[in-house]
Amino acid sequence: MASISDFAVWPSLVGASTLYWLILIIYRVFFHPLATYPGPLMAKMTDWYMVYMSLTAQNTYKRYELHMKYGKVVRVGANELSYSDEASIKDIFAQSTEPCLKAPAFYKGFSLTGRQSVFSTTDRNEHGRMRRLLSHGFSQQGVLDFQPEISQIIEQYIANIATARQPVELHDETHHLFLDITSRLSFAKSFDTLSGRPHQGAQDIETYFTVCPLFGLLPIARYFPFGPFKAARQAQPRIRRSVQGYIDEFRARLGKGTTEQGLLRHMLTACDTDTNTTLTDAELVENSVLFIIAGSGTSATTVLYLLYEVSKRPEVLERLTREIRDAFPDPYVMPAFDTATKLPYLNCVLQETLRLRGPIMSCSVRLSPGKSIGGSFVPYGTTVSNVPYATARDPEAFPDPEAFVPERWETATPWMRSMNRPFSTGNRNCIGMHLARVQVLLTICALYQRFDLALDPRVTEDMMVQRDFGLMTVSGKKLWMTATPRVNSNEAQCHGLDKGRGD
Ligand code: HEM
Repeated sequence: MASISDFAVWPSLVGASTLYWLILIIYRVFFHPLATYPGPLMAKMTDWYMVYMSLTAQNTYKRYELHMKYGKVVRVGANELSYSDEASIKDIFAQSTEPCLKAPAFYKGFSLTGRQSVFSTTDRNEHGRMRRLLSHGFSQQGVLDFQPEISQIIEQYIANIATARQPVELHDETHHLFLDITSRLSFAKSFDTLSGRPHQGAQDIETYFTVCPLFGLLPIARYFPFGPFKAARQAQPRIRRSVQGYIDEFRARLGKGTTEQGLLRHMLTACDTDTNTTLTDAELVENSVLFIIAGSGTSATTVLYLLYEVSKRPEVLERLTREIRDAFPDPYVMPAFDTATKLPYLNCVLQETLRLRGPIMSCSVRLSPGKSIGGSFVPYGTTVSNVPYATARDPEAFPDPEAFVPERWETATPWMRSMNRPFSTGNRNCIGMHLARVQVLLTICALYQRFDLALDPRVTEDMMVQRDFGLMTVSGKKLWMTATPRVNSNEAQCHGLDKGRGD
């Protein structure tokens, strides 16, 4: 039988915990070192405010809204500051003896093998070693070695579009293009999704990386026996096995003297002279899979938004098409990067697309080592970030910031360039930037060189809103366009350009 003291214990527990939370909230709101920074009351009281925004795909949009309301520095969590000014970009992201490092909790979940990739490692020395080992493959010259491989896959994409029923759906087709390119470069074996056949490896990678950040924040989620968690756990060993298989196969081909180019070749032959080390097999697996995640959706999203924004503006479409067709007049000859990269208007259009519709304009959070950020001392361990989505919409740097105006880049100032950071800044910026430029520019040039492109009326602005889960993708997952070939398919066949799947 329950005693009187049993009944007395619960009210005491509830009372004690209410008192604890009350004191904690009063401390956070009034006495915390960040108490004087402006921000919503809920965010000052609890980190769950921003967690809720992330889970409901509003993190980036909410931060932008808060910066417009409260100014350049906002307290967005009990122990977190968000910035949208220029000075803090340097303080948070630039090389420094007191760097703001990535927080380990979030990134641990990305690991497939127990080791980390260049993206997920939070250790400064380890990151430096991996960047050095990867740098040659990702250099401008290294990437140009892969141009023939990239062009060949773009030819298949173009042929698919030329032979597809019109209007053609470009969202999936463009994702397939970049999945095939990055798998070809990272694994020395294309997923060949442009053939129309689903690929188990591609599906497994998507399944795992959709939920893995949660595994870092909440390690027990790895063992949840249901839904996406179970699917991710099952996908993990399959990814490891298949990628190790690609590595072993390519190593054998290298031994026989293959001349095949790609990132895997560079990774297998790279040696870091500072540490006298090479990449281990686990590191090869981690990095080559990471390149699929980092390189395919980002490039596809960029191409899709460029096509969309340009199609809505006849004068931009006309000027861009003319520039590309003047540079590449023979529709039977695949555009070359050395010419594409010098086309001034194309570069403006790409810059403006990345400013307004960049795929990673969400923020990457860091930890303050206890130093001055944006002109004020920020205590050790405070989470800090600078929101690219907000700096790229600063109305002083970019008048009429929501308007798509490629011409603004014709007179770009250093300030505009530092406020627009689609590839981030500092030593953790995008290592794949040159590769992204090569594959995106070649695709855009090939599309406008070969087709007259027009937006299908069923594509709405709502479908093109960016879905904000870190990677900011096309929410409607469809982009229909009418692509009218400038050469008919019989002629193309004669010139060997019509090697696609067809419909
Ligand atoms: C238009 C295309 C792309 C955009 C806009 C983009 C943007 C970015 C951004 C903003 C970051 C920093 C992320 C952070 O701080 O958390 C990043 C990092 C990274 N990106 Fe890209 N990226 C693109 C294409 C690529 C490609 C094609 C690859 C390789 C195949 C790649 C590989 C990486 C890697 C490995 C990192 C981590 C670098 C490090 O931490 O040292 N990216 N990218």
